[in-house]
Amino acid sequence: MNCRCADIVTPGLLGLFDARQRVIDTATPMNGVENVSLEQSAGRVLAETVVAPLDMPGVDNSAMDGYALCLADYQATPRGAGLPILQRVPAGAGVMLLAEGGCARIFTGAPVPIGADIVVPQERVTLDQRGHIHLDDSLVLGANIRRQGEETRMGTPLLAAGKFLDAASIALLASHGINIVAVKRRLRVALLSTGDELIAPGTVRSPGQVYDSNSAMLNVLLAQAQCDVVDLGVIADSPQSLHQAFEHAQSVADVVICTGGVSVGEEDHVRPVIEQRGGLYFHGVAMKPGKPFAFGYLGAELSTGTPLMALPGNPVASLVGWQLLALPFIHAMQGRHLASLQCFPVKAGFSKRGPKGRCELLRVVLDWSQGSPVAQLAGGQGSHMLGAASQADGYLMINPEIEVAEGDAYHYYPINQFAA
Ligand SMILES: Nc1nc2c(c(=O)[nH]1)N[C@H]1C(S)=C(S)[C@@H](COP(=O)(O)OP(=O)(O)OC[C@H]3O[C@@H](n4cnc5c(N)ncnc54)[C@H](O)[C@@H]3O)O[C@H]1N2
Ligand code: MOO
Repeated sequence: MNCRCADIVTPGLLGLFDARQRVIDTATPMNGVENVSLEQSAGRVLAETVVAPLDMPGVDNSAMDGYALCLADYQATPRGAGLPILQRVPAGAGVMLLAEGGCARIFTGAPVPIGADIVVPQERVTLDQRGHIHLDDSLVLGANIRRQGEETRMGTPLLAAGKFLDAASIALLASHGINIVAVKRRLRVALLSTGDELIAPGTVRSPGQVYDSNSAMLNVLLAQAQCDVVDLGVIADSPQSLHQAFEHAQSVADVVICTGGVSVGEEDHVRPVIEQRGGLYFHGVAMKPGKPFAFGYLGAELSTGTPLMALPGNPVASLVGWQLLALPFIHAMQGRHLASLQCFPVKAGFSKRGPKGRCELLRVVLDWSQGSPVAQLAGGQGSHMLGAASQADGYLMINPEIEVAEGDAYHYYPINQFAA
């Protein structure tokens, strides 16, 4: 399914998918490689392609608990005589030769004796009083033997550079005996919240003050994205404070992320200060929430500058801007393979007036009680309302100027795709 919503042309705003592509195209994967132990590699990005040091499986081995034999030997036995069990091969045993005129008791994972060409599961074997095995007729040569190298041949690529190391990839490396991997160094991200109204959670609030939730949220999101965070705290709404903060941020980090003050009011100084200290690639995206997203750089030149992403202050706008625009940029800087956006059609369980001039990402929960999913609003949809964002399973993407009609299907984006 094509997950793009219409990249409508709204004066002054970039289409969401156009903006997403631009941030990805602008990212320069950072240099710097470190060797880490397998235990420390979770969540890191492979710096180099890993080539298989071994055949996998390493030897022909049994997929079942049963009996290994040469089928022709069995078929050559006089009717009713069966085959004697002359060997026992547990997992961990060395590779042996199949004893002539007999079969081997074998267990899952154990090397198949040379000369055996089938493993018959024990459920399909009968033993006579002499301890000889008897088989039924439906035998397929090669059955239940996992062949050496059938999954991977030594010297072929195992995991490509850019692979995000999750549990299965780490297990794959471990299965090849690898315990040290070359990974990209961690990205350092400076984080700052702007706003005179902001105070830290845990302190007493006066009327008009707002607890800084964006910082709490982005610290978590950046940690999940395996970034080292330099948290520069809350910066006052003044050009001087922003100049100082950006200068500091630029000197300590690979990327700068700030929230708030990026809209158009005279208290919103982020955009002009970015322009004075570097430049802007774009400002304003046709998405709701998240419209005043700005992307630029700090420094004299575009090529050597420090990228900066300014997320809107409204908490849900910040979250959505992170998920759809900042995260793919971070992944691209980390040299990580970029996953395409995942979406599928889901029916709306509600009607709602559509957005004007922007794609809207409604925070929804999926109701599976009727067998197929139906999206219901997760709560209030204001971009200041974190409650619905905290409950939502995903976003229902509504194209501009569309009236959402109950029972019609829309693109649904599961939120868990933005987890790391
Ligand atoms: N005349 C216009 N006004 C606004 C427009 C517009 O196009 N024209 N856009 C609106 C949209 S859409 C958004 S989103 C907001 C974003 O504005 P800013 O990025 O400048 O954010 P602030 O004004 O600083 O704050 C907005 C809102 O969010 C609260 N906030 C800010 N930082 C935090 C934080 N770290 N933690 C929690 N809450 C935060 C702040 O107190 C405000 O309530 O602009 C609209 N205005
Ligand atoms: O983009 Mo804003 O987030 O609609 O309030």
